[in-house]
Amino acid sequence: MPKIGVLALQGDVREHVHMLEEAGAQAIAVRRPAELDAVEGLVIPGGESTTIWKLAEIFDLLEPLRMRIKDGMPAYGSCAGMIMLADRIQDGIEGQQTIGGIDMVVRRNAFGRQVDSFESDLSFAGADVHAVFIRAPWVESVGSEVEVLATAPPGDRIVAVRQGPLLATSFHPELTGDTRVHEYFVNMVREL
Ligand SMILES: NC(=O)CC[C@H](N)C(=O)O
Repeated sequence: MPKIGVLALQGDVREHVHMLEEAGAQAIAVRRPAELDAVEGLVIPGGESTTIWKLAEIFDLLEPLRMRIKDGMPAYGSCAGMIMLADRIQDGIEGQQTIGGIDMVVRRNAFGRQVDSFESDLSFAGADVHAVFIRAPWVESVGSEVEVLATAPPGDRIVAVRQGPLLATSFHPELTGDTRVHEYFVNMVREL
């Protein structure tokens, strides 16, 4: 059973732990570098990317996270987690840093304010899924190594991408009871 961490600094950690277990993984909350060392893959949950970034610095996790990603650890970022995996961001707060890894530009809060949160049916890597967006980012542009896995209205915005062992979605599959996105990620970890 693959051992997969959920970065547990802030955000909907418990929901991801539950979905990973449903998808056939052993799930572990990661708050310290030693816990990060012990996992084969990592989920970065939704929440608030500015807070996750600041807490990652305070907990001395930002550099270890960058090193693991550079070494090829599979990671899946949802919403704020997508922002954390982006090499470049737009509409971040001053000085906001990411872990990086995916060659893309992600625009924070792109779909609008909290009241503009919405749900949409879309196709994710060939599967029909119901996607929940909460103050979600979208992907403005991707590099040539990045595969687009899903787009959403308005305007067919890019909302799911994969670059090698890294996966990111603007939406929150952990809130739907549909485990297929987590299964997709668990399979990515198994393949490595
Ligand atoms: N649901 C979410 O993760 C929202 C992301 C949040 N708007 C951010 O910038 O981090």
